Amino acid sequence: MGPDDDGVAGITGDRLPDERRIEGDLSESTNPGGALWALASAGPQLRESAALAADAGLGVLADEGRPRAIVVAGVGTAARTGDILATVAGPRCPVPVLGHRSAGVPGWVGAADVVLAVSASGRSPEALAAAEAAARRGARLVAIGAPDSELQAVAERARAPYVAVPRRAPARLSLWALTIPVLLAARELGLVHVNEADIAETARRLDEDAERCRADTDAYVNPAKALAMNLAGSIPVVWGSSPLAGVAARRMGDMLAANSRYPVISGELGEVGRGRVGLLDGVFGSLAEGKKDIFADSEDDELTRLRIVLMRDDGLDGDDTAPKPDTRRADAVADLAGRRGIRCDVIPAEGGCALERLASLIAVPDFASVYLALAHGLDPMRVPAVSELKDQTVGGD
Ligand SMILES: O=P(O)(O)OC[C@H]1O[C@@H](O)[C@@H](O)[C@@H](O)[C@@H]1O
Repeated sequence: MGPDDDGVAGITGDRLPDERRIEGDLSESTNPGGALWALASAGPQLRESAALAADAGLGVLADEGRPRAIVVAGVGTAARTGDILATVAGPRCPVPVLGHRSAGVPGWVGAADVVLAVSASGRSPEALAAAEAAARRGARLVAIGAPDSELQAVAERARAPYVAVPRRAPARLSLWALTIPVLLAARELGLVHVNEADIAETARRLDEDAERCRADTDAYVNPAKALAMNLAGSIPVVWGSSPLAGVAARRMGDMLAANSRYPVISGELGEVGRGRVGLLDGVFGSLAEGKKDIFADSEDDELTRLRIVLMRDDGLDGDDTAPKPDTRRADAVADLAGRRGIRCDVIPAEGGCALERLASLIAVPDFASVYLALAHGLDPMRVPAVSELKDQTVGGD
């Protein structure tokens, strides 16, 4: 059951998933340790990053008071930190929080604004150009990325605070290390309520989830292995029932695409409920499921089917800072899927603050994306298409 080593463009792996590859001793799998180890360090990453941010002099941000807007500039995982900031700041945030995913900054950015330039490697052209543009326009700047990088040099030239986040793994496995400085910069500006207890509880939850998702536990007790095998061979459709759950859903899409190489549809239920829910009635939905009966021939078994993952956030009891999520929509979608024979995994948000609730939706799917890669004999740490694209555009990682 070794991975097919006759792959195209140096890619190895099997089209069909094999659960045995993620059972018990993983030593036969492709590079099992790296990605699982990086994910298991999410809690320590978060604590370390909070300590680094505390020493980075972010306090200067507060000197000039509340900004007109806050722009989070970066791409890929770095850009997700902006989505996280927007959802943790919530709908009552007094200033706009904008993610900016292309080079430079929007034309209106000026001295009244704050720019957070984020890049795990400290060398993405988008984040570098954003930091340079912010400094040129006199905006307050904070940069977050690898130590001794080009981004650090830009920040130093601009005399802007720099949070040097150690680079021990690919960007997508460093989400928490990149996110915490973004949140703490926004806290200095009075835009988010994230206190030390919230950070400690979130880190503790990430530790506990890492323990539940350990490589040496079997699928019946390991929620990530179980989720990976539920998704195996399907087209995952990941829908979040609130803005916060929508961020987690899109993160799951990132991880399934890069680690497991699965096409994913992801988004927030309030939006997708208006049109994309039609997928349930389509070729990969009820039309595929309708074929499934006891007399089904092997051709029907081969049909690719949707698999719904519902990230369910019913909101925090007693929280009057955000509208209560519409739980009826989540119930209705689960019911619609059930009536069409489309299987659905539900992941509930847990925890007492937005950050912890987000972590509770992200941790297990992150691990599942790695187990799904391993079940196909794919190396989740090595994504040739990503590195080749970088080679052909920015000259390497
Ligand atoms: O965070 P930096 O290093 O700027 O990378 C930004 C993004 O680049 C892409 O090419 C991928 O590698 C992503 O996983 C990554 O998040």
